[in-house]
Amino acid sequence: MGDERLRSAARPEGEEGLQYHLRVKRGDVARYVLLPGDPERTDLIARLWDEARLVAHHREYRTWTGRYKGVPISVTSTGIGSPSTAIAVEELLRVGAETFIRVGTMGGIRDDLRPGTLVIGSAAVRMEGTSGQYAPPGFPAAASYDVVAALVEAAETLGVRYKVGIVASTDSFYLGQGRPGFRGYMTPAASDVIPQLRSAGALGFEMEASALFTLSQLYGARAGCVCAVVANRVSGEFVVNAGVEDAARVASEAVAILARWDRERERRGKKWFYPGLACRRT
Ligand SMILES: O=P(O)(O)O[C@H]1O[C@H](CO)[C@@H](O)[C@H]1O
Ligand SMILES: O=c1cc[nH]c(=O)[nH]1
Repeated sequence: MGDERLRSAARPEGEEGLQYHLRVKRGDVARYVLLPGDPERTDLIARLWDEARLVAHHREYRTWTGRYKGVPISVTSTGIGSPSTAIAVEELLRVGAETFIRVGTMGGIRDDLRPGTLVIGSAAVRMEGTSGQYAPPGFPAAASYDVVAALVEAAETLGVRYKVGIVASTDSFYLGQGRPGFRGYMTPAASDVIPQLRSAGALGFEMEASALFTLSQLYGARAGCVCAVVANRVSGEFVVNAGVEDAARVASEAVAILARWDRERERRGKKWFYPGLACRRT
């Protein structure tokens, strides 16, 4: 994109609709897009597919597009946090993405969430500021039920340990998730956040799902997330990358399952997925 003059400040796109941050244009990405936070994880994910090509890499946004089990699929890293995730979702939607699955890591706050377990998010607590710049306070950051179902089916098919439930998306990794800051700096709110969310039954913390779910609901896109529990805030364990490859496999498999359901739904002229649609082969 170099130092070119863009069409307008309100809609910063380059030639052929090249998106300002992601540097992708129509034709570069598939309808189904996986969204890890870590750019390096896009390479791990792309290696699981039948074919993949690196499409773009600018700032924290690294994008591969390929095919998995015959289904066109893409992966774009979002970077850490909801602000950069919202930019990724906005720009991916503009170039034809329709379904998003976050492939993340998270910190569990329940005794039974050992490192390596996967969490499939059904909804997210909006503890970040980005979604508040899009929707009113009570608006639900809810995953799409068919994406959740496809992730559960994928986890069962792959025989991995998983739980389904609510994740809490924070703006800060330290204080926001009840960790002491530099020199042990703490606040009453930070001391209270883990007990409060444990009482509410949330499964743990990460930093992007609620922005992804809020924007997807607003824009009529579909979204889900599968996060590898790398830390347990009750036991104090932290196992770097525990379950990340499982999460990547489950998300890729879920796209193949969802694509199959989508084809069957379209064949029958149905707008909404229902379990029976996936069973009978009439
Ligand atoms: O591993 P990723 O996908 O980045 O997800 C988690 O890891 C980061 C914090 O370590 C945050 O982005 C959090 O959401
Ligand atoms: O504890 C954790 C681990 C990964 N990501 C988070 O946001 N928190």
